[in-house]
Amino acid sequence: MEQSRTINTHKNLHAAELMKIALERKEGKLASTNALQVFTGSYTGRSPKDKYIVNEPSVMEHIDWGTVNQPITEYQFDQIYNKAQDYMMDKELFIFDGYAGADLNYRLPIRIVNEYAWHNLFVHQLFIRPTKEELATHHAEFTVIALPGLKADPATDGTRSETFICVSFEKRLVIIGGTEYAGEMKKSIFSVLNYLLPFKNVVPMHCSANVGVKDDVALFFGLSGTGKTTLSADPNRRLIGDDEHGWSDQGVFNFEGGCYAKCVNLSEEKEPQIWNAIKAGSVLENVMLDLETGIADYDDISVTENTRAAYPIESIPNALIPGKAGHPSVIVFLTADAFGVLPPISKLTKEQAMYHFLSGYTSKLAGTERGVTEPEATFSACFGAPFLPLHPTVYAEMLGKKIEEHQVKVYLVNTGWTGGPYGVGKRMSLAYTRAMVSAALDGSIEQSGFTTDPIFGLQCPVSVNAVPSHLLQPRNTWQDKESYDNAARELSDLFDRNYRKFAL
Ligand SMILES: Nc1ncnc2c1ncn2[C@@H]1O[C@H](COP(=O)(O)OP(=O)(O)O)[C@@H](O)[C@H]1O
Ligand SMILES: C=C(OP(=O)(O)O)C(=O)O
Ligand SMILES: [Mn+2]
Repeated sequence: MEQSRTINTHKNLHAAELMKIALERKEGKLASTNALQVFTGSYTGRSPKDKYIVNEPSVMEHIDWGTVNQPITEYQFDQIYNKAQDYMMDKELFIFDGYAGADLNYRLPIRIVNEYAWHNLFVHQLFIRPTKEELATHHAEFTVIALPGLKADPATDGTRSETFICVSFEKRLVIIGGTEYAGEMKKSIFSVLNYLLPFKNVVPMHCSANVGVKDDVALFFGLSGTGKTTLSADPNRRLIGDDEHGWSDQGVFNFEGGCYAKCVNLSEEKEPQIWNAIKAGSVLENVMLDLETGIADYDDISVTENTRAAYPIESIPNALIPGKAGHPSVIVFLTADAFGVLPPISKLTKEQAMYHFLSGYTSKLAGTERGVTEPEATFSACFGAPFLPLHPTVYAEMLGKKIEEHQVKVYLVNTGWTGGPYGVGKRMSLAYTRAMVSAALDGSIEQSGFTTDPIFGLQCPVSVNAVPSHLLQPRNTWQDKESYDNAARELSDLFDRNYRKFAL
């Protein structure tokens, strides 16, 4: 393909060069921090319904086919691949070669081919950048081709819409078209690793990770917006990674070389590490800037609530590089409960940990219509169902064994609502959540007495340093106790109903 092309292909440019080209091509604008501001058009988030896996003989029996993993035929994939090759013929392309996986034993050499310079800057910052020596011998084992301008034709390509994220494990290729949302590229490699690594006895996990001064490793699982990125950026601990990790017999390792933080309401005071990480070379997705000063207005969510900043992990002070550490001693499951009924922190037994891992509960907020206060419960197995090609129980069993083997303590932390449901109560203060997480990580929480929540059976601490005790039991924070009981029972029923699909 490359021989027949006459157009320039840029390989492995530095961040500064990519910034310059993106600006020249008017793909984005420079913010006051020298970050690159870009807009992604109509797709401001991932498009899980447009994801396909090729139904190839070698993967067929392993994949958990269903709504998450939708099959396409080899013929359909080849047709899209041919279209992609034609489309690329007269395009200037940008190539990044690097790795996914900080552990040399398990890392996947990857190549990302981009139509946009800013996408290439994004992947350069998000994946693991090779050294000069590594680049010289780099040989990609998986390739992602991201062509936002290439649209599928549902009538002939068999896709649901113009947008597609197609993975072929046999061709070791992902083709993305019809979307500009950069998160799609990082999450497609995550899905690939979620398929490949269990065969190598590594548990792939949708979690952030950090490590304390005593080499104590903590993992934070949670769906989008529950606080993985925010809570793992902790000045007292070294960041391993903010989103995707593997757990092998040697310990945990980051899949990525950068972070992808939500920017909504970002403030220097509450999240100083993330605030300061946004500088030259960072990509600001769908963040509004003041027209004259170029200063980012993180409170402006006129484009989307899912505004994002991408930056290399080096931009977080004291990050652990390479992102590889020992076995975790504490695991935190994060949930943003908009019912406002789950305790802000509780201790889980081994059985409860498995139950909550498979349940993967969080809430989506009820639309954007005014006056709508009904939260919507979302259950996403392993806190990451959209990224799991295998059946959730495969991951759960692997994790369960590791939790047992390493005697890991597991806590459930509700970073969501308190004092009532969404619309009535308010979101738990970040400072209190941080204090509760700290108490779990330093073990001081175990000094407290615990009471058992009558509806969820969770063990709630009676006191946590620097947190008002009445907040620790959500029923105390609701004015109307009957409403609390009803809401808690409703959520508990939803949990039970969802879990039935895992009951043998
Ligand atoms: N108590 C809290 N705990 C964690 N995050 C909170 C809390 N209150 C508000 N937030 C906000 O919620 C968002 C969490 O997003 P993020 O950390 O990016 O989630 P994830 O990485 O899991 O997708 C951030 O914008 C953060 O400022
Ligand atoms: C990038 C994403 O991950 P998260 O929201 O978990 O940070 C995403 O879901 O698109
Ligand atoms: Mn995140």
